[in-house]
Amino acid sequence: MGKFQVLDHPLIQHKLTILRNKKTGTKAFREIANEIANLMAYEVTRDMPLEDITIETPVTKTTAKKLAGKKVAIVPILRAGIGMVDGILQLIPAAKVGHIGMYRDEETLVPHEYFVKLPADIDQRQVFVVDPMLATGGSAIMAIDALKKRGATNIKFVCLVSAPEGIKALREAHPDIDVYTAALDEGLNEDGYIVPGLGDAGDRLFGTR
Ligand SMILES: O=P(O)(O)OC[C@H]1O[C@H](OP(=O)(O)OP(=O)(O)O)[C@H](O)[C@@H]1O
Ligand SMILES: O=c1cc[nH]c(=O)[nH]1
Ligand SMILES: [Mg+2]
Repeated sequence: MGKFQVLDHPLIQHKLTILRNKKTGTKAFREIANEIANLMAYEVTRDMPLEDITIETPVTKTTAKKLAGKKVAIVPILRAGIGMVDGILQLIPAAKVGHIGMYRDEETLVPHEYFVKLPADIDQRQVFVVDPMLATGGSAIMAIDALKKRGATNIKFVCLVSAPEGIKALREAHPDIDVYTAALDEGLNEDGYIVPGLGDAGDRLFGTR
């Protein structure tokens, strides 16, 4: 079974409160979503492999650690996932970025895939799937299905706010992947929104409502 971790560092909790506040406008929402993603990236990359290299400091020759060059792909679920990409790229600037387009039918809550464009060697990369919201889990499950169908084997899912229903569904559908969230909320309302949540992440990021 993959890991499940709530990354509730005080800085993350503080910034998430700003995102949740309905008075926070588009500019601040965008900046802070990326700041939280940046802080989460620090933790979700904790098990990246290292190797020894020999270097010379100004004082002596020594053995030191270097990232083992494992290739990374960041895969946002469109649209809202885009709001986390830059924050992660700040820490892993050489990562490739794939995109999976997914929208949730507002009546049925069933996700629909409309776009998939991934790095050609996705099967050899450590993949971080990012989406601010995990509600019913349908979108994340379908995005990970799409990745596995194309050969990805090493996948972690990273979100800002999740509902228990979505966590359960995702872990049942894909027990092999690690799941990281900044907050585990109470549940879903009758419209499928996370409670207390932060509203529609895509609309708040892009100012479309
Ligand atoms: O867990 P689920 O029940 O599937 O819901 C979560 C999905 O809903 C939102 O996307 P949305 O469909 O609103 O698309 P958008 O990002 O284009 O706004 C969100 O960004 C997730 O992708
Ligand atoms: O609360 C929710 C649920 C799904 N998608 C969102 O953007 N917000
Ligand atoms: Mg949306």
